[in-house]
Amino acid sequence: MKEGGWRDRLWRKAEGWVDPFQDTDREVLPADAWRFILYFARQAKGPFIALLIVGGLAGAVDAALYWSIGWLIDLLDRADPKTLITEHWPELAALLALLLVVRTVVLIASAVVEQQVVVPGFYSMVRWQAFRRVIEQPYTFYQNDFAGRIATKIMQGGEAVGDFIVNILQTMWSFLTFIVLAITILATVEPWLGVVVGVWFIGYAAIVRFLLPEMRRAGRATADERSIFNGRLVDAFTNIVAVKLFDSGRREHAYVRDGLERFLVAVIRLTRAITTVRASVALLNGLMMGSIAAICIHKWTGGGISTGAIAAALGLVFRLNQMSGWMMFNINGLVRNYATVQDATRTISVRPAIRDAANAIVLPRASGDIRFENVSFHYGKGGGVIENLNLHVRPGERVALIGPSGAGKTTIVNLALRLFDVEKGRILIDGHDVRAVTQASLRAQFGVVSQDAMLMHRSIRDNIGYGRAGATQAEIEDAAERAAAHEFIAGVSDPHDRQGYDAHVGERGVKLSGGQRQRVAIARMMLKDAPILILDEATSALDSEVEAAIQDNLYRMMEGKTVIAIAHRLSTIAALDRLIVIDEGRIVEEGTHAQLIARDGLYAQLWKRQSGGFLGNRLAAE
Ligand SMILES: Nc1ncnc2c1ncn2[C@@H]1O[C@H](COP(=O)(O)OP(=O)(O)OP(=O)(O)O)[C@@H](O)[C@H]1O
Repeated sequence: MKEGGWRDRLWRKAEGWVDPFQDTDREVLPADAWRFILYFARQAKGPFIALLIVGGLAGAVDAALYWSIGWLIDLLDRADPKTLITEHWPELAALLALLLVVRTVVLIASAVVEQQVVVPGFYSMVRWQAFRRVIEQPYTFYQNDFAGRIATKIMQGGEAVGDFIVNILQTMWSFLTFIVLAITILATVEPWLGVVVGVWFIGYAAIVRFLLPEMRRAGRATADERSIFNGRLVDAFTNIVAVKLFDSGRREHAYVRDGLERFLVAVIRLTRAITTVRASVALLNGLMMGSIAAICIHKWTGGGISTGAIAAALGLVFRLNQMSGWMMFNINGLVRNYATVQDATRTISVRPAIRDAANAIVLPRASGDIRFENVSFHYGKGGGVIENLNLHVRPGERVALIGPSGAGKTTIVNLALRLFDVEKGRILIDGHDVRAVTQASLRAQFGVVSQDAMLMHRSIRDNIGYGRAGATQAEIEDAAERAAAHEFIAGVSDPHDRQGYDAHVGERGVKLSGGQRQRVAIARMMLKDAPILILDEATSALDSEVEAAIQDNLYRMMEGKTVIAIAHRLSTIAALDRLIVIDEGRIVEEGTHAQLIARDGLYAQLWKRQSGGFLGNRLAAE
């Protein structure tokens, strides 16, 4: 198709009806599923009103077609073939127009609104608005959930809202219109026919009311078991090395088999429920069609009904029979979509526990003064982790946090970054409470290399460039060189034959070695050039030679900056201005390396236990 041609313009017109990237300034999306659906429906009123009109028309056209079959048969029965056209051409032309024009236009309009407007634009609009809220959620939100599950909620949520509305406005609405018209037409032909369809409708509603819920419940149980089973498969495949190394007895088979057996029980319950519903609908429809046929024939023998009316009546009920089968699954789909939306809102429509204060200021580039005042934090538990911590790191000071595993070192820096909010006390950066400044401007002050290198499954260039928006290739390469990464990057390639800086690093950087990951993370931090540096085991995976190569650049980079370094390998931090020894969330010792050695406390013990690297030996000798 020619770009810019009339057909292309028509497609674009429909596809542009809903802007996928429109948004409102509502901070938290509605938590109630109905309100959530209505909230989005209101943002696309035009297409949904069109769908409502088209849906009603579709049902009416359907009923009119069956009615016209009856009319046509009666006409042909009565008319003289020689004069049929001349005498009845207006009615015949109208029938032709109904078949050719009205029906076609209605069906095309319905397809266009559903496929060209709702599926691309509307689904995406819901997903986009959901994503923009969810990404604002604090770190804890992500720690308490699975990344894949959150992503699924956003994907499914968008689809379920769209499908729910389309289902009601188009399918259900046209079905209802058809039934009402069918009952009206049949009742005018013969009241008993209307009564039979009326009774059938009550029976159908009873199946929906009494048998469908079990199908729903069984469907939900199946979905739960399916995701448990799926989770077991994913767990095994994600940890394939552990499985290969430890599972010589094929315990994994038993674990997966158990999941599959539970899934099977749920599936059988669901399929029984489905078969029961199908059987009931089949029986009900059989009774209805049989009764209609019997009444028609009975009336015909008495001369009370024309052949055409019988054809119309049978046509209508056969169509009803056909519709009602899949309508049952449609109703089920409707309930399922509603439940999916409900489920998605539990993830999407949550007020973030950490938000910018209404009057939050934008922190300008900090001098790097960090002050913890009586800070306590226990990850929401009764006690432990950080207890009444007081700590002042001056601008340009380079401090190290040292202490046993689990002492709370990472927690301390995460609190300064406001990844968590303190439970008591406060943390000040350049005199500003971290809760009084915007999160973005707060975190802009920090260059962080954390224990987990946090690489994304993108190119190495993108990963380093993540440090500063708009960084040039030369700046990226310079940062990589300073992080002693440039050389190894040149040799990296990925399965799609992308080389060097273009190579993708695998999920969370799995295709790089631990030390390579760290160097990319250090390059990213160097590029960011923030006034406060956090180095949490930043060089723990590097061999001494590479570490020494980077160390000089790191020290150069630290000049004029505030640094908080965490390392178990004491040789890497012994030369810093102040060493702070943390144990059970409290400061137990602080001072320079020499002071702490002289003090002969916890630090001196730790130091003695470690052989000491080149830096440590040099310092110890001083
Ligand atoms: N998200 C969390 N929820 C609950 N408890 C946590 C969480 N993260 C850490 N903890 C607990 O807080 C304590 C301090 O952890 P933290 O990671 O700060 O220690 P650390 O001194 O950095 O340890 P390491 O040297 O091993 O990295 C530990 O007991 C840990 O189990």
